Amino acid sequence: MELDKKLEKLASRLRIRPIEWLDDGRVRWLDVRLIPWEEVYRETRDYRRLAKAIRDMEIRGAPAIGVAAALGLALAAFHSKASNVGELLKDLEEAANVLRETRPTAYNLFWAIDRVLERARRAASESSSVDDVRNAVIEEAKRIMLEDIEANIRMGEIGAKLIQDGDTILTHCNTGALATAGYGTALGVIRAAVEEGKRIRVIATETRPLLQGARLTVWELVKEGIDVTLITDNMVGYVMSKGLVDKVFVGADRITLDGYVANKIGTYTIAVLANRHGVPFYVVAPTSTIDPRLRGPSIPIEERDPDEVRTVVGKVVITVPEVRVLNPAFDVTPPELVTAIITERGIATKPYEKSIPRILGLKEDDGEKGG
Ligand SMILES: CSC[C@H]1O[C@H](OP(=O)(O)O)[C@H](O)[C@@H]1O
Repeated sequence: MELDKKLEKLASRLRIRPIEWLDDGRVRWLDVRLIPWEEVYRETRDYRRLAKAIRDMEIRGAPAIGVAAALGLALAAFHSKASNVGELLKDLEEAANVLRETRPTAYNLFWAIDRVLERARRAASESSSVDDVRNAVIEEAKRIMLEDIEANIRMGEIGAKLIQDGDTILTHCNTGALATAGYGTALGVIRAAVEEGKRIRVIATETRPLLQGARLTVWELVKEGIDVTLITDNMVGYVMSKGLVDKVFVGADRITLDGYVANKIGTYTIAVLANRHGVPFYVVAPTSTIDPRLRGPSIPIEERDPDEVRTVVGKVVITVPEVRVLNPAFDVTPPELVTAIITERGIATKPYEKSIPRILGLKEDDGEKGG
């Protein structure tokens, strides 16, 4: 099958497949909560278990959770006992509602669910066969996975041109193979620059509270022999004041039509410091991260379990239970602090309210007024 052959060919370029569809109706994923201590793969036939994996961040990273949501709908279709197309569509809507409830910020999740449901409805309008609709859903979910890998590789090619030989790049959180269907967004740009022979150094922030930088980015870069220095999140100002950072490359969870960028908590701080020190600040994200209905800073920000802040790698550090804790998983960087946004369809630059709709192929007044 064409799609499977393309997936196989692309997968050969990846050092790791963090999530996979198995043709007997299973999804297999790497539980990244256990990296770097263990590499444990899990699998399920039940979309509810996959929803739990997204909510508990066994699978995390905006593109990865979009792919996981699509594969969750593929599981619902594969295992549905529907006797007609109407029942199958109902089963898919029920699964979509469960998957939508997992995490509120990454737009990729909602984009992927809407795209698979749209394909199911189109298939249902063309055929009354349950198997035809079932197969269309599975194929669309696999295509979303394939396209994510292709987009990562394309963003790498485009973004690597912004990196000079000898640069030191600061990056935040994890935006590599462990945050996507494989290869990475910001880390994909770094990979591509290294593959082109550029000698670069990376400064990775640890990224509290869940340490995606220390645990995942360092693990990925060390595996590939890419020079990486780990710093704590509160050292960003220091390294920039010492002139140790040439450029910043980060990922995104949701980008609005006018260039507001939701990303891992701490990104806004890095953007302000980069602006203060004249360091270019680049965002790398596939167009599946762009919310075409939203303008302005009012992006839904996930508030996670306070225990993630009260503990460090499971060790309680706040023993007084009545201490209040804030745990926003993301913050929003305004467009004026973003040097450029690298997507698989090209680079968006200011004014974003013009360049982003152009990248999406929209007319400039297509988006709904955001908050
Ligand atoms: C290419 S990953 C994009 C984005 O997702 C991560 O969030 P989380 O680890 O909470 O899923 C982080 O914000 C990355 O920059």
